[in-house]
Amino acid sequence: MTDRPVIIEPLTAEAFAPFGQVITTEGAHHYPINSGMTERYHDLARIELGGVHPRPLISIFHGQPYALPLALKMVERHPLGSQAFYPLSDAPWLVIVAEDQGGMPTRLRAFAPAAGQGVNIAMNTWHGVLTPLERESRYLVVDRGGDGNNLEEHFFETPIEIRR
Ligand SMILES: NC(=O)N[C@@H](O)C(=O)O
Ligand code: NI
Repeated sequence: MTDRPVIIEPLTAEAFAPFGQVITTEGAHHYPINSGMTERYHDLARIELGGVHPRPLISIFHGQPYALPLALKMVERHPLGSQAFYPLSDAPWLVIVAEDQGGMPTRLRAFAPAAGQGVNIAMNTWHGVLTPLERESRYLVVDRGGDGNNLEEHFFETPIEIRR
């Protein structure tokens, strides 16, 4: 794990592809429904539900803001399912993820979603917890419920700086 600061980068589908999907209407397959009164942006991310008696959960996270530069103390992952976050406001936030090598987080990436972007973090992908910036904000979260432990945490020996 590096001790160099992690520089925040824009969120793009390509850059995020190793970690999951970007949830956005941009470039999405869409079609009119309800006699043309509604446009459906269809099937935007791959929800993964593993383990025993899995079921999808819909929750709302009301997050407190973090200051930058951020001293990241830990990352976590959900071995039994994906976890999607879609913002319910236009507050800035960060999506922090890490590559994995032999079950340990390695290279960290910090993404700044643009307005209208959410993420679906793929099953068993290391990530920082929800990280709003500047002000409290709410996010619709779709993740996995069911039997078994769906949370694995990794604490760094020394915090890792994340900054613009
Ligand atoms: N633990 C929990 O529900 N939230 C975290 O998984 C997170 O990614 O914020
Ligand atoms: Ni999580």
